[in-house]
Amino acid sequence: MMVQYLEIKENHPDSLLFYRMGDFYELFFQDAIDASEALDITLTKRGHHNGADIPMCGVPFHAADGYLSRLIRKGFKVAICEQMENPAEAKKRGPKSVVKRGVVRLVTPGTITEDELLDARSHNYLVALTDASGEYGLAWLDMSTGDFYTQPVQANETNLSGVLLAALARLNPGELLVPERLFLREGLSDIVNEWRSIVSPLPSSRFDSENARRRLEDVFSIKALDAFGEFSRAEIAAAGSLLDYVELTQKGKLPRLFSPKRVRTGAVMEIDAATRRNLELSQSLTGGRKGSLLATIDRTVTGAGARMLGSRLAAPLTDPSAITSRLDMVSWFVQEDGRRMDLRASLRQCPDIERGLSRLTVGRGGPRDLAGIRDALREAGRLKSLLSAVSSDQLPVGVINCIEGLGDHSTLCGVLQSALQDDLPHLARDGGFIASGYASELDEYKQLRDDSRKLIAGLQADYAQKTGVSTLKVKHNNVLGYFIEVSPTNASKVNTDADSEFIHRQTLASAMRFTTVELSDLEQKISGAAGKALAIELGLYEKLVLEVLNQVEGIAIVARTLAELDVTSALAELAISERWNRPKIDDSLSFDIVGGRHPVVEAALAKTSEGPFVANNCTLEDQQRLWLITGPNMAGKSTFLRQNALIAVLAQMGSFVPAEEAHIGSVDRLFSRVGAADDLARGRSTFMVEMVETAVILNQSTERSLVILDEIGRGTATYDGLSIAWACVEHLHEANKSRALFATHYHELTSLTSQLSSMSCHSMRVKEWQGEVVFLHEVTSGAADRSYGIHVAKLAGLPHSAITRAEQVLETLERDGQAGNLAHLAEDLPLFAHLPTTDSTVEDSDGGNTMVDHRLKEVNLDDISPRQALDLLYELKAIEKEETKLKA
Ligand SMILES: Nc1ncnc2c1ncn2[C@@H]1O[C@H](COP(=O)(O)OP(=O)(O)OP(=O)(O)O)[C@@H](O)[C@H]1O
Repeated sequence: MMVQYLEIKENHPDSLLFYRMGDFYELFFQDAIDASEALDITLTKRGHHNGADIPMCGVPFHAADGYLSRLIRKGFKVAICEQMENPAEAKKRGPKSVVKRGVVRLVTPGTITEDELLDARSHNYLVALTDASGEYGLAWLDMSTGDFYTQPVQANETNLSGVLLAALARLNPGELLVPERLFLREGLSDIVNEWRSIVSPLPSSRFDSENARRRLEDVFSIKALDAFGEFSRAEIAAAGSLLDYVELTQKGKLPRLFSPKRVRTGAVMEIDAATRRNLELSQSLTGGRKGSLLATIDRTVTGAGARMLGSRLAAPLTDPSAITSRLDMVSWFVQEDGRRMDLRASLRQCPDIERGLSRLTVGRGGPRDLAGIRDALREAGRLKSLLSAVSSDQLPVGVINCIEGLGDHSTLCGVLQSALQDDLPHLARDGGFIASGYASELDEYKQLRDDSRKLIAGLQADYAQKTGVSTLKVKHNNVLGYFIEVSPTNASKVNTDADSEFIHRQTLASAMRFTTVELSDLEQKISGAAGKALAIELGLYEKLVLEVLNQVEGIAIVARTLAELDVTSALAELAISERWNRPKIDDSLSFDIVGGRHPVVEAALAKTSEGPFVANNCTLEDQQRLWLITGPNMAGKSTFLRQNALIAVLAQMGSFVPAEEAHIGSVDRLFSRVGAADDLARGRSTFMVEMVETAVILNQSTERSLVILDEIGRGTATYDGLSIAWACVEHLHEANKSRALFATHYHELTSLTSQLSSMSCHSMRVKEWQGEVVFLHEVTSGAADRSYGIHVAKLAGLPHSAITRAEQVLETLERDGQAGNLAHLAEDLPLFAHLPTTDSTVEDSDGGNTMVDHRLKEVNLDDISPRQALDLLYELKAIEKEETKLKA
């Protein structure tokens, strides 16, 4: 057996080999060590190899999915090796023959189809990247849904890595295939590093574009690939490598795939990886979906709808007519309250058939997948009547297309409806899924089986009476089949003389077991009938699957149409519940937002008592293409910047937007430089990350782009930062000419308005009231006079002494001007000069001048709540600690 194992393992060196032995998958050698660690299961040993123990661990076959999903999530690939015959067949070849085994499938992160291993609400893309004739190309497919796309990569030496990283960030691959030769290419090291955990390097021969072309033509049964549009050699090579890899992992079985569609360069709004991350489009900065824009806007009711919404948000369109057509659909559903509600109620009944269909095509489906298709086709029929009831001249084109996409599958639906029972097993091999009345022969066998079971149940009473043992039971197990059981004390009452019908079978400490000829006859009848019934059921199952697969293209289009109806009606639902409005998108260079809001911050505020979100306008055109925004910390600058970027993304994905009005000239690329984080993994400091991101913007943004820049230059010395920020504003204004929002604390920049004709200054309003600063979160024209940074520091809980000191330093700086006197500042204001001397601080003899006393004197105990009193106590304790430190 070990010889067989080692032979198979040699062909799958990169995968853990799940070697089937009876009811277990067993792993040996290093595989066992790795898997036991990853799964936290016991590592044991079995036999010897070259004089050493062989490490071993195992997982039960029926629970393998759970273990598989954990291994895949941890980045392993698994080769599933099954027994290809039963032990009896092997024995026929000789007593020592080993059962034939073979790998039936490779489970890799990008090629899984099981619901248990996949996230229902997001796509799992297998992506290939390669080059040919000096150009790069990408292709990707979702094996579980059949989506298949390619994209040319238009980049030069300098921006290649950025362009590829942006595309990959959009796709968020489950697995990335690259030829070995690219793996080592210098310009691509960023990509390899970023996606290392999911990259599968493959021999370069698997990316041959001519072979790939033939494979594609073959698989899609077309004479020439041109039938699907124009593709570059690199795209063809990438697409072909995907087919090749899927066949390799599925051992020759290819799932149903849509024909490859090309995503034209410029067809989608380009959003680089940093911007995507910073704007928290699909993931929050902490990593999860919660708190992201996607989670906030998702009102879909099906998995397929959620996946389509995610894809649309990741890739907003640029073509105004395509966007308008999506918006027309949303508008229609906004108006049609009743139909929208009916539609969504119906969609809620629709199972995820995209994935079920894919499982059926690769032979991993089951009766529940057939039932899923039955239910979805039934709902599709209902939806079709619902939508067709409206005269077509009142319907937007998108909805008319959907009606067509829903097709007519009533015959197949009827067949599945009459064939399948209500309560279904997971696997066909368990039987029991064909409804009574569907196949008369099957019904007869089932009747026979059930009658015999009833007879057996009757026998128990019979035998109890004959033996006088009222506790006698007829039971069943897999080893003995049916048997009669009595307790040892009653055993003597069961007559086993030669002429008696009872035959002894087994003696246990707790029971004696017997059988009778009658009982074995009945058992044989039952198992014979059950076996025949199962064979018939399996035959019918195959037929039903074939019927489904004969219409696979049409059903796949139904699935996609249902997803589209879900996304569109969900966006309409969102627009109504959140009071969003339809944006106007065209080819102009406008960016005019009236009453814009940040959807995620607004949703978060709604859950607190911190008052409503304050809406703000933003007009980036003509004399004010670039807005310079100053204002205090915490006043809402970052929120304002982000909300405008999000409104552009939402509008171009075809959604209504959180604004009263929005007119946007289609944005080709969205750039942002917000937030700050070290990228220590790549050896970049915070400031370096900031500069790399800024460089991308100044090098690549155009007048069609939208740029948001938050506090450029804050990560370095004041004057360096100011100079960089200054130069960036000028460059954006003069060279890039992009529509831009630039938030800064360098109030000096406001003086640029006199030079830059298309720049205008704006600030966040605050009100000072009884010595406190109130943030109004309102954007108003004109520059801010102060930053109120110290006020925010106080809110954040900096010690009193530090706050007082900061106020003194600020006053001096403001009074004397920053430039000349910095060097003298330390001398003029010695460290902690404002504090009382050590002696008087702690041991004031006239009893009452310590800081604790000062603070206590300020407080009127009758004015504060118990909670405030507790806070005060903590504060006093902290002051006291600080004083003790000073004294020391
Ligand atoms: N328009 C608004 N309406 C209501 N609350 C808002 C609004 N904008 C921002 N806020 C609240 O103010 C907080 C601070 O906002 P934000 O981070 O945008 O300020 P900022 O000016 O960028 O601050 P800093 O300069 O310190 O980075 C937000 O977390 C939010 O709770």
